[in-house]
Amino acid sequence: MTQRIRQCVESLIQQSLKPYLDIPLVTSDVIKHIHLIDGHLDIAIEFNFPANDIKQSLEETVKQGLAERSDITTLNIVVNWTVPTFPRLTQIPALQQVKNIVAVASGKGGVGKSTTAANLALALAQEGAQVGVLDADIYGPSQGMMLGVAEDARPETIDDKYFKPLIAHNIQVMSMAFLVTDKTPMVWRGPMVSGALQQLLQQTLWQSLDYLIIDMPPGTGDIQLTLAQKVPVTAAVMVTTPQDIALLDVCKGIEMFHKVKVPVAGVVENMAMHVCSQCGHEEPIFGEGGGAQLADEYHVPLLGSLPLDLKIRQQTDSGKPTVLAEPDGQIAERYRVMARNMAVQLDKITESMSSGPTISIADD
Ligand SMILES: Nc1ncnc2c1ncn2[C@@H]1O[C@H](COP(=O)(O)OP(=O)(O)OP(=O)(O)O)[C@@H](O)[C@H]1O
Repeated sequence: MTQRIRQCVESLIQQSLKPYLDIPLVTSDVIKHIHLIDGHLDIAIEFNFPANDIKQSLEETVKQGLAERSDITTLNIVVNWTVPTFPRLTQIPALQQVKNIVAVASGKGGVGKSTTAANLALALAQEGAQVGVLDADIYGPSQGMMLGVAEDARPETIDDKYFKPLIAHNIQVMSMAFLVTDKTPMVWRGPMVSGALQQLLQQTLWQSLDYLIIDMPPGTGDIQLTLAQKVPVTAAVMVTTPQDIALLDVCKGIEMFHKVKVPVAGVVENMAMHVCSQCGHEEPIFGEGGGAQLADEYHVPLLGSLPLDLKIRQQTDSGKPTVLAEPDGQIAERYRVMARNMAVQLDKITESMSSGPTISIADD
């Protein structure tokens, strides 16, 4: 009997997850226990990604789905989530207060990497995770501005050695831009960049982070390679626009991360479709399907596809990214689905890393 109820709960979970997630989950893995004793059904479900939104709707869906069953008189369902520290292939020591580091990178500049990183961080935080952002884009640090940090805000120093990250919209933020002023411009050279960023990463007092999102400098040169080699990154997310040239550059990015044993969690296609603010007409002005094709070629999922929309620019550039400015809108939902896809994918890629090759011997 419990077996039949279990199957029913599994399909209710599938049904409930559909609007929230594109990447399929093995539902049997998330059911921690399911017991039916004397008509009382006890169910415990646990996700390994932040799932506050899912939690509420899933509890409702399961309760409604089982309401008609005569063999269940009372039902207790608990849906929880905890983000674990996912394994890495590299031997770089982990940061004590940071469970997982996700590098948001792009093959070339101006594709919307920082916008994606800011909305990704906010979407994860909205789902309940503890999130930090490190702006490593030293050539055009924009996270402070995008996350609405006051221009003159400076991190507090502790013992002349550590920085307390600034807090913006419930996110811990650190950027080289907080430490220099317009009057002290810096001429960055490769070794300086990676040295300074490593220091910034290690000397910031991050507090119990589930995810630290690093907004990487654009491109795939020596600086990016050194960063990827020296920072304990769990996975990378590649942001691209659908033009051929941007896609070509993103291939180089994926290959770079492969070279330094950092798995790529997926690709985000930005400015995929232009939606006319006057008539709503949709036009793929930078081409169509490029992100999906690329994801297919490199066997990485397409985590999300965002439109080219004036509102995204206006909201993000004024310090209140779309996920915050219009949380109930379609675009914010796209960002949240992208964030959940990424979070689920961290488990999938690290699982496939640890499984290794298997040998099977067939019977004749
Ligand atoms: N989907 C979008 N629709 C409209 N405008 C966007 C979109 N994504 C990003 N933008 C805007 O495009 C500009 C560049 O975006 P962003 O700074 O995120 O790009 P980037 O790839 O990080 O650039 P850089 O190479 O300078 O680091 C910003 O003004 C941003 O608001």
